[in-house]
Amino acid sequence: MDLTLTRAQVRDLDRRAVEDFGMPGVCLMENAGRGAAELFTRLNPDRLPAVILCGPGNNGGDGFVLARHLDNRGWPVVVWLLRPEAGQSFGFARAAAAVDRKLSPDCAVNAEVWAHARELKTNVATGNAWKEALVADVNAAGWVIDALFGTGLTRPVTAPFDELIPFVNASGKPVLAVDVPTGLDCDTGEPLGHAVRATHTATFVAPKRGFAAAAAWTGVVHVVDIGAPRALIESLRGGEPGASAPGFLPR
Ligand SMILES: NC(=O)C1=CN([C@@H]2O[C@H](COP(=O)(O)OP(=O)(O)OC[C@H]3O[C@@H](n4cnc5c(N)ncnc54)[C@H](O)[C@@H]3O)[C@@H](O)[C@H]2O)[C@H](O)CC1
Ligand SMILES: [K+]
Repeated sequence: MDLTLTRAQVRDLDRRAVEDFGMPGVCLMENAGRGAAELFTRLNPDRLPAVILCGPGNNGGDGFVLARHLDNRGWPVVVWLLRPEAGQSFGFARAAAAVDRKLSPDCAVNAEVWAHARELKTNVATGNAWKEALVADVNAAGWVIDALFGTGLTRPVTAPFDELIPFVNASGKPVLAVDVPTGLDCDTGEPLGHAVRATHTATFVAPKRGFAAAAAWTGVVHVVDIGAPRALIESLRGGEPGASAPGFLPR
């Protein structure tokens, strides 16, 4: 049977990649974002402009890597960092002024690289002016890339995502979801609250357990290899290292 992954297995894979195999999370993130960028260049050969919406966790970090690789290849991108209006802080600070302590460490690394290289638009500023700017960017775009939340989401999104997601869904733009459409419970395939309706989903390592029941949210699912050691992935499957593993190879 082809491999599918639960939220717990993804967490385990992340942890063991670092602790047991010595592979830093930021390397997995680089492969994830680069792989998703390669997919996107095939989905959008006409180079229509894309708005990339990045959240504060590692899903957002993938979005910043993706943005960098698209930009390097000449694809036009506009990048937004959206942070919760209240609540969670990851307690980690980076040097760039545009990036603050409310980001996961690996997201902060890649947000900082992007902020040094190109414009980073955010909702950090007070007031609602950013909303108008974001709406204009999405309306002018050919695609939206959803890197807001992935497998880490376990509760309904709060502001500003509860407003942003219905807007993206109503925009009529094709959407590429990074790993998981934001707002979808990756284990059950049910929306946790508001959820992005994607046209395509670039999912990492293997489809998530809930995807079988969630085609209306995921659109076409593409599996992207993130370079995690084969022995590690095989151990999630419960098989022997070296056995064939069609579920995680890139298509
Ligand atoms: N092994 C892999 O497959 C890899 C996956 N990568 C990517 O990492 C995400 C998972 O990242 P994580 O940091 O665990 O979680 P999320 O980014 O999905 O969510 C962040 C975190 O934030 C909470 N939260 C903050 N604000 C809100 C809010 N307003 N409403 C609701 N929730 C909020 C949320 O609950 C989460 O805890 C995975 O999907 C992949 O994209 C790695 O990049 C590579 C390895
Ligand atoms: K996402």
